[in-house]
This record gives sequence, C-alpha cells and structure tokens, in this order.
Amino acid sequence: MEEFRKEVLVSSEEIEKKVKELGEEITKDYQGKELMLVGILKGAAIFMADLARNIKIPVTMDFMAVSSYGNSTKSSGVVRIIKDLDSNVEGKHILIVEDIIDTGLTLGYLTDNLKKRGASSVRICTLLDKPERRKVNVPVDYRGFVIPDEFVVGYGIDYAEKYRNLPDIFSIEESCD
Ligand SMILES: O=P(O)(O)OC[C@H]1O[C@H](OP(=O)(O)OP(=O)(O)O)[C@H](O)[C@@H]1O
Ligand code: HPA
Ligand SMILES: [Mg+2]
Repeated sequence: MEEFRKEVLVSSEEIEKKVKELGEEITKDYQGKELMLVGILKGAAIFMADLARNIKIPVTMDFMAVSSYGNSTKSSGVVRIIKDLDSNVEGKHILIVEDIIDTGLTLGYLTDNLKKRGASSVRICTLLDKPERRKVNVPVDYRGFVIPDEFVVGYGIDYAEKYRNLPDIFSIEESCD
C-alpha cells in the first residue's frame, strides 16, 4: 500500500463482534421465514461468508455482481449487472448483503430491481454506511458501522481490485510525497 497513507478505521476484532450481533438480530427477525441472502460481489463476499455463519436459521444464498466504480474511487453513476442471480426470488424474503453504501446508487437500483421480480420483502444489510455521500435515499435495515467520508479498503473492499484480503478496514489517502 505504498502509494497511500493508510489508517485502521475498523479492526478485525470490531468487525467480528459486529457481525455476530447482526447475525443474532437477523436470526430473531426471520424466525419461521424463508430467507434468501443475496450477496453483492465482489465487495460483500467476505462479509457474506462471515454473516451467513452467524445466522442460525436455514438460509439460501445467491450472488449478484453489479459494478459502478470500475477502477476508480468515484462512482460512474451507471449501474451495470455483470452477474445475475441463479434463482427466482418470487415469494422469497430477500436480504441484500453489502459491504458498503456510499452514494446509494448501487442499492437503489438493486432494491427496485428485486422488488419488481416479485420478492415478498427486500431488506438491506450493510457492514459500512457512509451517509455523507448519499445521492439516492435507501432504507438500511441492518447496519454495521457508520463511517466518515473517506475511501476505504479491506475485508472484501477494494481499490482497483487490490486490498480485499486485508482483515481490517483501512481508510486510504493518496500521499503527498
Ligand atoms: O453506494 P454506491 O456509491 O453505489 O457504492 C457502493 C458499491 O460500490 C462498491 O462496489 P463496486 O462497484 O466497486 O464493485 P466491487 O464490489 O466488485 O468492488 C461496493 O461494494 C458497493 O457495491
Ligand atoms: O470507500 C469505498 N471504497 C471502495 N469501494 C467503494 N465503493 C463505494 N465506496 C467505496
Ligand atoms: Mg469496488
């Protein structure tokens, strides 16, 4: 990460504790319901894997890939489906699992899209929420951490496809030297 100044924003220990709490809350709320977790690739892959193991009711899991950032730190504003779900969501309770909500463009598009397919309910679980940057208002049902307006990497989240494997979440800033 030599091209950046970096700082731990959320440690792996804090993440682990929060993911457990979110899992407990989701377990309680979806008792007796058929829950389908929809992870948004690639950023949410690591969060999805940890969260799913902290949910103690049977769930199904599917994934979508939607990209608006490409290799940039700025959203292009155009949401593109790269990989669609394998399964039908009609009549299912969907919980979208995201790593981060920034402008809200990705999730605004996705919630509309899944509701139109006839899901019984569509809720959102995000590990990180950066509310200062919101352009589209999306209702967040389960939220891990509210973070300041800083570009972050780690625990699945990338900059130009790098740093997803870092166990902690870092904020990064281009260094001046
Ligand atoms: O609220 P927004 O401004 O739309 O930003 C949030 C989205 O951007 C990132 O995905 P990205 O498009 O970078 O794909 P990736 O998950 O493969 O990194 C992130 O994982 C969210 O899906
Ligand atoms: O802060 C961020 N980091 C990486 N990807 C992102 N996509 C939206 N916001 C971010
Ligand atoms: Mg990305």
